[in-house]
Amino acid sequence: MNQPLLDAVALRCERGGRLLFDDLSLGLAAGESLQIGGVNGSGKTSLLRILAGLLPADAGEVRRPAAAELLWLGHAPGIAEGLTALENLYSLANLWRPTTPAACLAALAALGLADWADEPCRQLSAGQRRRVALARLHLPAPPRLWLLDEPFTALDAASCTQLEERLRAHCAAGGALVLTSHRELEVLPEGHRLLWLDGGR
Ligand SMILES: Nc1ncnc2c1ncn2[C@@H]1O[C@H](COP(=O)(O)OP(=O)(O)OP(=O)(O)O)[C@@H](O)[C@H]1O
Repeated sequence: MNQPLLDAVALRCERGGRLLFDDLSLGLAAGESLQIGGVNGSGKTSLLRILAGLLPADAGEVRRPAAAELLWLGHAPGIAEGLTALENLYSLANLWRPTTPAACLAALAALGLADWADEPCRQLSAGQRRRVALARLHLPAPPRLWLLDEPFTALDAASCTQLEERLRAHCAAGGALVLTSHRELEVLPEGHRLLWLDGGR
């Protein structure tokens, strides 16, 4: 049996007096991916934050095996404007594992950002900042479980395709991921599932 990396049982979430979801259970094993869809305000980000342990559920439980390190990518790219692209990636990457500047530079180069590595991020476009944040996905030995909130935001078509390919490769290598997105993925990882949030139903 595939190793479970995430197990959520009977989750309930109310925000601002509205029920977003109730009795929601899901599991994710190595190699699997789950896309959370739904209209604006349906609770996609809330669910992802609960799965990441960043927001308490009103009921239910989220279990992650201790060995399953987590990579969180929020809706905003979380980039410090005063730091360079390389400094940003280096500090983000070292949150979960000691990483070298050379590895960070190679990850930036993989996303076409080599020439921007030493530029302060305030001088980068929205899409370039997003790519700096996404460069974490291209570092060696990343965490096995990825939780990604609208990772395609601000990306051009080629960057979207590259990200889809990276997601598929991660799952093929035994990782797992949950992402929120309005996008219909073209390069589906094997075992990809869609969860549609629909007003607490
Ligand atoms: N900090 C908060 N306090 C109270 N209510 C909140 C808070 N954050 C979000 N909400 C409410 O929770 C609901 C779900 O928000 P959430 O961000 O999870 O939706 P979403 O599906 O990710 O939306 P979008 O597609 O617009 O990103 C919304 O009605 C929103 O107003």
